[in-house]
Amino acid sequence: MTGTPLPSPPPARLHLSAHGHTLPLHDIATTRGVEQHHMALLPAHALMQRAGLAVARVALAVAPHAQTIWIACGPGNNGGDGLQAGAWLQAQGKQVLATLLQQPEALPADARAAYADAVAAGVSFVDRAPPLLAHDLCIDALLGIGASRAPSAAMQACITAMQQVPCQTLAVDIPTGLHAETGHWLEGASAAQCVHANHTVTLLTLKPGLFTAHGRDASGQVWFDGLGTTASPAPDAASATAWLQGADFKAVPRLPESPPAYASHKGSFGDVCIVGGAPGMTGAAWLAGSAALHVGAGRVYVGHLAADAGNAWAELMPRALPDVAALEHLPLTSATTACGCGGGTVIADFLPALLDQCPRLVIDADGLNAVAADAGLQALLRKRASRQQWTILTPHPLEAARLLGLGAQEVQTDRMTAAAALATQFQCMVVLKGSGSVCAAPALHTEPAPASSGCFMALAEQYEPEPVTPLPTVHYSGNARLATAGTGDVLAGCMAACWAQAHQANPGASGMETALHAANAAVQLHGHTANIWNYGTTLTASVLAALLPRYSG
Ligand SMILES: NC(=O)C1=CN([C@@H]2O[C@H](COP(=O)(O)OP(=O)(O)OC[C@H]3O[C@@H](n4cnc5c(N)ncnc54)[C@H](O)[C@@H]3O)[C@@H](O)[C@H]2O)[C@@H](O)CC1
Ligand SMILES: Nc1ncnc2c1ncn2[C@@H]1O[C@H](COP(=O)(O)OP(=O)(O)O)[C@@H](O)[C@H]1O
Ligand SMILES: [K+]
Repeated sequence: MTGTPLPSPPPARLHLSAHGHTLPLHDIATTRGVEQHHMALLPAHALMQRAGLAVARVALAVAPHAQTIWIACGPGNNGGDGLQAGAWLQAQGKQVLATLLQQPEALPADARAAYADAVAAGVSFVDRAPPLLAHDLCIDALLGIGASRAPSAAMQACITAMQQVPCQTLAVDIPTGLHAETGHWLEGASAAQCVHANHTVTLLTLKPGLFTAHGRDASGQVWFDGLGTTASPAPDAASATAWLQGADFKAVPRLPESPPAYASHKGSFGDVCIVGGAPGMTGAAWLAGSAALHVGAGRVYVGHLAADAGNAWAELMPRALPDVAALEHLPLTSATTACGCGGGTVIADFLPALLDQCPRLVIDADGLNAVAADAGLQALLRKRASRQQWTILTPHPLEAARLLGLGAQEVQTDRMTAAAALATQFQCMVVLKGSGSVCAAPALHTEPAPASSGCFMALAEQYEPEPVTPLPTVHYSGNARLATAGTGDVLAGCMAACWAQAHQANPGASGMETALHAANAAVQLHGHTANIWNYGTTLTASVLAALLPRYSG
């Protein structure tokens, strides 16, 4: 094979930072199904040959000047992908050195064939990482979706070596040590037992774990290769287990392609009320109000719980809330409300009225803590959906943990499950914040057919559709520039403003679907603003609020 040019045409590839659309994510079981289906359609070993080729192509793209390439190969088919890539790369004139953590005869059949290809191509086998230079490359083919436990000692030695090499690391399918579905470390493992790759080329499907929790840090730049599989079942929307909302916010929500109608007035863009800002935390309410203003809400009222809250923005309408009765000074029954930003413990007194009156309510921060601590508030919250009142909860992991009665670490261990559990428990939209924010919805009940006569009523009852739970969305936008105080308050205000405008534009739309749209749109606007911020300076929450683009959806 030495010197053989790589075959063309290339399989479909995707470099995710350049891609902004909503993409399907697939769990391990679905990925296995896709793999089995295509293996059955292709000649023996063909799928792994394609996988090896895909890895080799990305290796050549990201490290074109590498002379030595070290490939750490595990005992399964992930190792086989690495061996097959090694065969291709050796054929391109690279010096490929592989460490294989399995007796060749004990490898699975495809990987055994890949080993034979690697030997035939002239790949050398070594016990440990060779000396590497900065422009060389290291490939992590230790574990893929078959990872089932913390890495063994021999594997750990390779992982540690990969953490110390002076060159880039390319992970095959998923960085070893990361769980493909949750983005958390493998059970019983820690950051020290995970490869931190510069690039990951993921095969057949995009895995959710690459994009949330530790996934973004461990995976680096993600590349996708579908291995030329087009026949059904393609790794498509129908078999997706979650969505990845891409980084480019032109995808969702829509950019304001045309200016508002000339005859618009401030009532055309929805009213937002903020309720929060207890003593010592007044800034939180102003930040939420400022965000709502900048995202384009028509009128923004800030109900502040502190006696002397000042006024950060002339455009915001302050209303002092010395007691619950003062809520009558806010248009709660028509506006969209965000509550809890800097709410302190006093927000608990206001929540029964807010839960009762607000048709659209975002509950954030201390509002969530109050609900977590009070079974009565939880009961009121749960009732809202049945009364056609809609709620979005915006917990960070600790707030989510309090609501679920878990530890924050348990929430982070499986963020998608935690978000979905909260959505079901409280019949709310849930945005679990943090790296790779997760938006989860409860089951959506479609309207039953109108029942006119006895006969039709019987049919309608018989065929009433099953409630459908939308797939969770993992957000690709956003980064650690958001890890500063107050950015969560900004998100809450932004979300209320998106929701107010979405409702104003289409008041007849299903309440939960509008909530779902608003939650995703707000996370996208917020994350996008952080993505385009200059790394050199701190993105404060006030600046973030003022930079948020206008919503148009
Ligand atoms: N068969 C094929 O043709 C294809 C395979 N693919 C690759 O195959 C991978 C899945 O292969 P496998 O199912 O063999 O799984 P893996 O190769 O991910 O790992 C399974 C093997 O690792 C061992 N193992 C698991 N956890 C371990 C630990 N902590 N320490 C040491 N050993 C551990 C298991 O006992 C088993 O031998 C995918 O991630 C992908 O890279 C894909 O490229 C598609 C094509
Ligand atoms: N490392 C990160 N990557 C992506 N987003 C982040 C990161 N850190 C924080 N964020 C985002 O910033 C916001 C912080 O919210 P929160 O924790 O409630 O902060 P605060 O209470 O100070 O306002 C959330 O939207 C969260 O998703
Ligand atoms: K790997």
